[in-house]
Amino acid sequence: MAAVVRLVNGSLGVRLGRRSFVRAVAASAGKSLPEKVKIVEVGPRDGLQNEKTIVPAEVKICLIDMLSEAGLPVIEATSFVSPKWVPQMADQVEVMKGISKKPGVNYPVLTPNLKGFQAAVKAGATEVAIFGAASELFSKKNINCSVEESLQRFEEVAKAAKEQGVAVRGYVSCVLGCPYEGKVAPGKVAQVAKRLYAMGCYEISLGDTTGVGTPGGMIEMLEAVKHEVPVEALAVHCHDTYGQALANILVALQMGISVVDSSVAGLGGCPYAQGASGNVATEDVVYMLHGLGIQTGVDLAKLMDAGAFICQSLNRRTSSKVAQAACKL
Ligand SMILES: CC(C)(COP(=O)([O-])OP(=O)([O-])OC[C@H]1O[C@@H](n2cnc3c(N)ncnc32)[C@H](O)[C@@H]1OP(=O)([O-])[O-])[C@@H](O)C(=O)NCCC(=O)NCCSC(=O)C[C@@](C)(O)CC(=O)[O-]
Repeated sequence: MAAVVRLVNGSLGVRLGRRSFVRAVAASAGKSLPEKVKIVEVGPRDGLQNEKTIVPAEVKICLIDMLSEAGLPVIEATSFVSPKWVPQMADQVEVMKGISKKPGVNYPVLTPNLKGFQAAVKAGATEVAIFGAASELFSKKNINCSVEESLQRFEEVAKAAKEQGVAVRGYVSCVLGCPYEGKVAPGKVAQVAKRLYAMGCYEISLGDTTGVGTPGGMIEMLEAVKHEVPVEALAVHCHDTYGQALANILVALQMGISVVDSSVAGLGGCPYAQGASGNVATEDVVYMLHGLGIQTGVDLAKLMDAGAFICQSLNRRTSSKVAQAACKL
């Protein structure tokens, strides 16, 4: 039903529906928002890699299947990293073989080197993620090599992936700060992102690994990265340690980003970033996006069931504010 409405700049507009109305008002204030956002669910990997007790493979498989049923288009399933470094991901082959792959859903996995890539492909992966950092010390702690050495390893993975028709996503960690080095220069983030894009990553996810970033820092960093990589190929990956994640995501959307990583129930953290809390909760991101009239394809009720399932399995409270509020209603 169309209706004439007054926009915040005083002009009149035609309302075609609530979704377009909300986005039109935002645009009239100079803050355009995307019509659709792709959510990359990282809970089964980023979330569970940091658990103290080993989560059984069947629980991970059930979680991933519930997430695909909830409409998530991309679910990062596991990592092909050293089991000595991250024991929680040692069941990666069992997980990959156990999930019911839903047509149209991507199930990327983390691969730090060729060894991980080959094992991932053998287990049926059709998309991998290589993960670099904008901080030397974090790179050393996380993958035991310098940033430059990591990029050389990633070149090998990207080349093999191209030959075998496997899609590659890239990560840059510590884009808004490092637990070991503190402030990270936006220019350094832009240079690492540029290298990952040049080697063939179709998308670069910019990780605020410890959740220290603020919207001001996000704007400054994205301005620098957008000069080197097209905004359509960028994603944001926000942890919520300082409660800034939704605000950071909102400014990123206003700057043209339309891919957001998040973790069901706000699970997670990086084992090599002490003190960092989980990713922003997928439930909270979906609630905010739907409130802005932005489509995600995600069924919030089913997503909350998946969150309740994993929290019950881990015997912990959800970190999602939306799920907490819904339980009280
Ligand atoms: C990268 C390595 C392997 C280097 O580790 P290394 O010790 O330097 O590797 P190496 O080449 O010397 O090999 C040592 C051993 O590991 C084995 N190995 C070597 N490669 C593999 C592999 N792919 N899979 C399985 N095993 C492997 C290799 O075979 C050997 O076995 P051994 O002879 O001792 O029995 C190690 O540092 C590692 O596995 N690190 C894992 C780091 C990790 O998973 N971190 C968490 C994910 S990153 C993250 O959470 C951030 C992100 C992405 O979410 C974004 C954000 O929030 O910022």
